[in-house]
Amino acid sequence: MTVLKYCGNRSLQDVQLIAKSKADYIGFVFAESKRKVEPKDVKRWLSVVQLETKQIVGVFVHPTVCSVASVLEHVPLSIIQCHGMETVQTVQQLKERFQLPVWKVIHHNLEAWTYMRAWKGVADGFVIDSGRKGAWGGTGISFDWCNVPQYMEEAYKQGVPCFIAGGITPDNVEQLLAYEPFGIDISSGIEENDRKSEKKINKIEQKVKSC
Ligand SMILES: O=C(O)c1ccccc1N[C@@H]1O[C@H](COP(=O)(O)O)[C@@H](O)[C@H]1O
Repeated sequence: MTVLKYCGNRSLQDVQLIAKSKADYIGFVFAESKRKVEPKDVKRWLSVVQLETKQIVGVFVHPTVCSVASVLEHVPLSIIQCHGMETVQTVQQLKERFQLPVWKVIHHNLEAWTYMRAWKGVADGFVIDSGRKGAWGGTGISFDWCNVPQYMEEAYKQGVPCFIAGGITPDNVEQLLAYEPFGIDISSGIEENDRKSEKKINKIEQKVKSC
């Protein structure tokens, strides 16, 4: 069954909704974005919400050891997601320092799946997102999903999970599911007026969790 990550949560209400959803992962953005959150706020929300088995993903763009450490002081991340142009060396440093899995985001282009090979043995997972000039993620833009099987195959060879992100909505998720992604990662597609929407989440889950 396809694994689900809901990202870009930015209020207690968002966190409460995701807690009762079927998501496997809950994501918080600690990079410049309208969805950027403060670690202290996340700590406060998590102190009153039970996430049960959901794992917490911290999204960073070009993180340093210091920037990740300042988040970990407050938030018990399970996974670090690197959504920028991080080097293999930086990711290795983060893994050594924090002993946490690191997922590397690859922005889709026709050669991107070959670039995944450079991360073999380093990335503990991949997120393939569509790139857009001026924004690292959360763009609401999808890429041509006929490329999904190539990404899945390379991640499978490396023995790591691979999520598809970018512009996934309740209306198009079925088209993506036809390409059998391991996981999907959604931020803007489950929002209405800048808040996570229960209606949209339910629609997504009717389709994703029935496959
Ligand atoms: O969600 C954001 O605002 C964001 C900002 C900076 C880096 C990553 C961000 N989120 C990631 O973007 C994709 C999903 O985007 P969308 O569904 O198209 O809105 C996902 O990987 C999020 O983790």
